[in-house]
Amino acid sequence: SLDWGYTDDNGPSTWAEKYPLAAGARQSPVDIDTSKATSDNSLVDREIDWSYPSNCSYRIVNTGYGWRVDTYGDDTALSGGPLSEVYKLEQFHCHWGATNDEGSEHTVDGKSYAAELHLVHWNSEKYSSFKEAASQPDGLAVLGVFMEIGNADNAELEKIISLIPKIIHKGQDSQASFDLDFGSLLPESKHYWTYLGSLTTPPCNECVIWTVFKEPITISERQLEVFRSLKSVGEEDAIEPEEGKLVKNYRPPLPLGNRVLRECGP
Ligand SMILES: NS(=O)(=O)c1ccc(C(=O)O)c(S(=O)(=O)NCCc2ccccc2)c1
Ligand SMILES: [Zn+2]
Repeated sequence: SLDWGYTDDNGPSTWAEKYPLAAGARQSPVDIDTSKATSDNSLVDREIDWSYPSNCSYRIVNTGYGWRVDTYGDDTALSGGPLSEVYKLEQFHCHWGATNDEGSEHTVDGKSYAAELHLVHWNSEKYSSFKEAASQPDGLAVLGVFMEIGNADNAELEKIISLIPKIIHKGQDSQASFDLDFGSLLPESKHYWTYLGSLTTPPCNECVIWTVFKEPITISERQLEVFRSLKSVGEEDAIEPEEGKLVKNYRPPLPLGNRVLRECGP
């Protein structure tokens, strides 16, 4: 079985036993209390800027706690906003809940969204590897995009979702080269909140500069159901068909404490 996960016996409230960083003062996610957000002039003229390839080869893998697309981010770049260096895209993944009224990791004035997309980047200007960057306070930059239920399928996400039936069990992966328009996985508005936080999964390193967009993108109920069909156990684990389904994989918010929450955008 997994040494950590999202069930009652291995979920977020138990993580600190094996992963002491999870009990730190710079943890993620947090509730975004919009009344605490300061609109900081140092951000206003530094728009978040990204460039992602339109066609690239990807690997989607079932990590046991969700799906993850590894991007081999050679010609990717994220800069501006709260970032002082250029970061490269390493991977992206998603968090969701068992029902549509929960699932995001960050919340806004206590409101949860149905899911949250994370694009994980690392500071390749300052550090020589993702692993090294993940041990530094400014090592990673994660973009968080809220997802709400809409009537239509999300066409870009559909390219990923169509591969999920091939990775139902933990450890399975699928190589695919598809042209993914990352731009459409991000909202139109660049309005965002930013704060210093951590990985939201063990080992919960406090190495992330978080940027959470205010405007959600949409995903259909059917597409979200496909996420929930993933299993947290391997093919060899003989369990009942309904058992081991990854119906939720989000960490609830941790206290912001005395961290600054900055807001930027129109
Ligand atoms: N929600 S989050 O953005 O914080 C996040 C979630 C999952 C993962 C992951 O390991 O797949 C990651 S990761 O790709 O950054 N890996 C973190 C664990 C790790 C640290 C150092 C080296 C390898 C893996 C991040
Ligand atoms: Zn995540």
